[in-house]
Amino acid sequence: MKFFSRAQKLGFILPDFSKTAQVYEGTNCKIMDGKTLSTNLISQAKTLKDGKKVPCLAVILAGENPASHVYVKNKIKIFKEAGFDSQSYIISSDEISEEKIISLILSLNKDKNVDGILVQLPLPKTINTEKILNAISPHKDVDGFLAHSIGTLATGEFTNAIACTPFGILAMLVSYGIEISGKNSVVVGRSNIVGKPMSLLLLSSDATVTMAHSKTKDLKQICKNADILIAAAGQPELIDKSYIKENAVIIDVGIHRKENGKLCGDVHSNVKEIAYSLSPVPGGVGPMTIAMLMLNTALAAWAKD
Ligand SMILES: Nc1nc2c(c(=O)[nH]1)N[C@@H](CN(C=O)c1ccc(C(=O)N[C@@H](CCC(=O)O)C(=O)O)cc1)CN2
Repeated sequence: MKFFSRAQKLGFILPDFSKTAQVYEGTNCKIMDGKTLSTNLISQAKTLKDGKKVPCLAVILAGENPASHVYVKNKIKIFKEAGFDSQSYIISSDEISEEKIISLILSLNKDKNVDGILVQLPLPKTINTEKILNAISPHKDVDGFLAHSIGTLATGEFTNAIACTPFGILAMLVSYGIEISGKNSVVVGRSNIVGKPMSLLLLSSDATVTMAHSKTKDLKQICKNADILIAAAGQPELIDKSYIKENAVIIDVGIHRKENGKLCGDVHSNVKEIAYSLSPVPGGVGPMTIAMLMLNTALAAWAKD
């Protein structure tokens, strides 16, 4: 578990949920419950922080994207629950400029009380995201999106933050006792936030990794070969049971609001009929993303190696 060793040194442990997993009603498909695992990690943080510096996250939210406002509010709430500090910098659309965001980041880089800096994505289209992200000091990159952080993930050094969603997915696979080594894994989606770091993490866990994307030919056939399928395509319910192999492990990363107001992912609920396990939406990857942000902020504050 190289990917978790820095956290382990601080005293975090990944609980073993392999024997206690519930199944979806009327099926044999195990529920990979990200909500419960994230709550467990948050309460570990609460205990581990005793006698240490209170970790502090600075969040920059630029623009009016309603979902981003909800996610930032949730992050601040969870940090409060863990007894961590946070500061938020909300910039409205009419005040946004690259210069303004970069100058804020440069002052936060120098602020000794701030351990982690996060720029909520997506940024408005007028802003160069890479330019903004790469202004963050690598020591304060708690999202793991910097070119430097991705580079250390690619070389298998694990010295910097690992992108929160892939980090949370790997933690969930390990906690639920899913063997990764030697398994065929397929990652659908090649974003910098999920697809690319996810494939690097699976590779360093000795999986055989295939990356599929919008130009991939015969996606169904490729997905059918997956023992572990990570669906981060951004298309509601794209992956139904005709795309998966019997007893496959399915991780749904998508999040979409249906016309009836309900949330759904990239995976259709009928996969439960044949899958070994499924991480649901909501209650799977989403809560794990915030738990791993908290863990990365604890690492930035406490593991100065
Ligand atoms: N700077 C970042 N920006 C973005 C990230 C990120 O990791 N860092 N990821 C996503 C959004 N995101 C966190 O920022 C995020 C998305 C969803 C959830 C979540 O808990 N979802 C719930 C459902 C919530 C709802 O009711 O709408 C769930 O899946 O159960 C957490 C975090 C893009 N931007």
